[in-house]
Amino acid sequence: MDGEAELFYRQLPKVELHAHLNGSVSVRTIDRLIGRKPHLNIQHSMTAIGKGQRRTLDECFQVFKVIHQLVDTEEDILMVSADHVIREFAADSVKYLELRSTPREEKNTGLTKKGYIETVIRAIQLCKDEGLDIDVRFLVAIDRRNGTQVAMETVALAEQFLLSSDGLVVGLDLSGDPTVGNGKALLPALERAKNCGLKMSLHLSEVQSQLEETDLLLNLPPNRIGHGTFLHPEVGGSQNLVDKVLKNSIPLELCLTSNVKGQTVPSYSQHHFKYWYQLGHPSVICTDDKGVFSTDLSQEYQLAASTFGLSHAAMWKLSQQAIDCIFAPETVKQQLRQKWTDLQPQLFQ
Ligand SMILES: CNc1ncnc2c1ncn2[C@@H]1O[C@H](COP(=O)(O)O)[C@@H](O)[C@H]1O
Ligand SMILES: [Zn+2]
Repeated sequence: MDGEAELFYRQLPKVELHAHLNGSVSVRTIDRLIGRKPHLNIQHSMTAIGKGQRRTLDECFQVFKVIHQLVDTEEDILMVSADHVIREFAADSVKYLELRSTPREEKNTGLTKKGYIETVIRAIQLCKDEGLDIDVRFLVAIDRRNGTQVAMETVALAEQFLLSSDGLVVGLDLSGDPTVGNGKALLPALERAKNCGLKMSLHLSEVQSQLEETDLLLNLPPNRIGHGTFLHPEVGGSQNLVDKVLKNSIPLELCLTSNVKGQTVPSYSQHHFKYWYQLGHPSVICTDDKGVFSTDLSQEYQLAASTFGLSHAAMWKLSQQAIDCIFAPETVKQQLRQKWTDLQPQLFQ
């Protein structure tokens, strides 16, 4: 869509549950970063996929490498998170945000994984202290490419912060190039995460032919699924997988533009949102990487509505039901439900 969403969607209070920090860096922020590091010789065309453009998933992962070069100090992470990403989501009427990011170590700048997580937490705390109208939580991400050992270390770190971050770290994400690495090898780490009370959102069936891995990971079961593009039989998944998702009522995080621009879904109208929505299954519209895919959550809501012919009232319900799927505790859900109730008359006057 690459434009401005209509006022209704911009004002609609929203919940964002699937946003990778470094994929959410907007053009404006990239400008700032390029200004700080001109020697890297990075152009905008290398960090975002514009209107009508598509890339292979593999090319999308090259983009993250470029952004990682631009964001490689604690100062960068703080600026990107506090001054830009969180603020942009808040300006888009996102009232609750779960940010996820892969802790990175950078030998050149002295960045450590622990320092990485601490910095994101500091950014969230800064926005909170400022009174920004958005509740932000953090999911520590495991990059599936890095294998068993790193996954285990990441879980240990996440566990530490689950206990010490004043409720800001709520869980774990499993992401990274889905065509690389093996989910089975990560099971012990994920089981440990589950046992220590970390909530889990797993990128699952993002590409075709991962039936065995998906089946194994669904047995955990995860608390939410990212994408789940190839779960259902019509696209090479299976009824068995669908039944597992339905039986455990595992919400799906669905990212329309990301899937179309990354070419795992051929067109908006063929997006699996339709399949799950028609089943009445909890489906949450998300952005994935609003910077890389040049979108925002308002546009994604509007896109879903226009593609599938859904009314404002239906979209309101969808945004409200997303509250049920958040990882923060019940008290937070109640506060959010109250916020939605308070805002409703304004939107439907
Ligand atoms: C497009 N679909 C996707 N599928 C799988 N993983 C993805 C992704 N989009 C982003 N990431 C994951 O998020 C990282 C960037 O943010 P952070 O550095 O962690 O903040 C990527 O390197 C990848 O591991
Ligand atoms: Zn993702």
